[in-house]
Amino acid sequence: MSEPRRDPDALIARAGVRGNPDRDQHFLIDDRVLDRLPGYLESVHGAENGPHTDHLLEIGAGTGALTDRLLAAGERVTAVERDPGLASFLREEFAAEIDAGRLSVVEGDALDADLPEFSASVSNLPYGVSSEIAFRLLPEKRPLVLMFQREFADRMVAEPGTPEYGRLSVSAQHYANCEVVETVPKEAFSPPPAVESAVVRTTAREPDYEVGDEDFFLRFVKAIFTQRRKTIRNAIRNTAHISGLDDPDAVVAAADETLLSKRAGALAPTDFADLAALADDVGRGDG
Ligand SMILES: C[S@@+](CC[C@H](N)C(=O)[O-])C[C@H]1O[C@@H](n2cnc3c(N)ncnc32)[C@H](O)[C@@H]1O
Repeated sequence: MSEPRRDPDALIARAGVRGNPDRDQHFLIDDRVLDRLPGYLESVHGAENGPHTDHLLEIGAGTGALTDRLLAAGERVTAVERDPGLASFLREEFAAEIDAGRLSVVEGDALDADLPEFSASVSNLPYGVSSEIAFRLLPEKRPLVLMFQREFADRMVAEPGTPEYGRLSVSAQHYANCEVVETVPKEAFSPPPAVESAVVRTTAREPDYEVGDEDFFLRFVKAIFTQRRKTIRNAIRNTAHISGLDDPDAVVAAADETLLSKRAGALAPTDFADLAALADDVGRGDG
């Protein structure tokens, strides 16, 4: 039997805060959701790889309700929090865990703070910067369990041919397999956000293709999706100024005809990777 964890409402009361939506502060108060979150790390990783709980990273620790669950699930936790008042509360509330070397509180902006090497991240993200944070974490190729706005989560996991599928889906799925493991109602938070939320679990992909220059790949995907109603042939030609291609015609001449006649929404992430690698090869100058 695991020990009862800190009560989320009591943490909010002890911190003496209300949660400021203008600062992306929506604290999770539903114990069942809080208790489930670390568990999502376990089910995807067999004994061989372990549940990756040696060093858990939490972005946006707030009053520490999730931090508390991560400390129960993992060996060590690093909690990043931008709000100085909350960071100082976390240092007081978790003084024993900090003294024991099990918790580090990093006070700062997760977008530019130095992040430690971590074995996995479980975070209820600040929604205003969730995309930037996700794309800071995804290239680290560690398992992630991240709470997003539902609409963002749906786009992240979307499959080709669906209305939600787009640049976000291709870029995220380039790094990892992404799945929604739970949707979370507004009432699970205090104060409640305007929209529903969803938890996405990502599992780093074994690279089964080469993309060459990764920055170019991401720029190419962005460029093609600005013309999602055009065929790939036309989109490649029309967006060279965004993708940075010097010779889009050479790419069109060398690419597979079936891909060229499709539209962006129908291409799988691996198709984008193949096209970007080809474009990198034949469509860019020597620089
Ligand atoms: C949605 S709340 C989650 C709080 C807590 N983890 C929970 O589940 O109750 C997001 C937290 O991220 C913090 N935050 C907002 N922007 C941040 C940033 N750029 N870097 C780090 N923390 C940030 C907010 O102060 C807030 O505490």
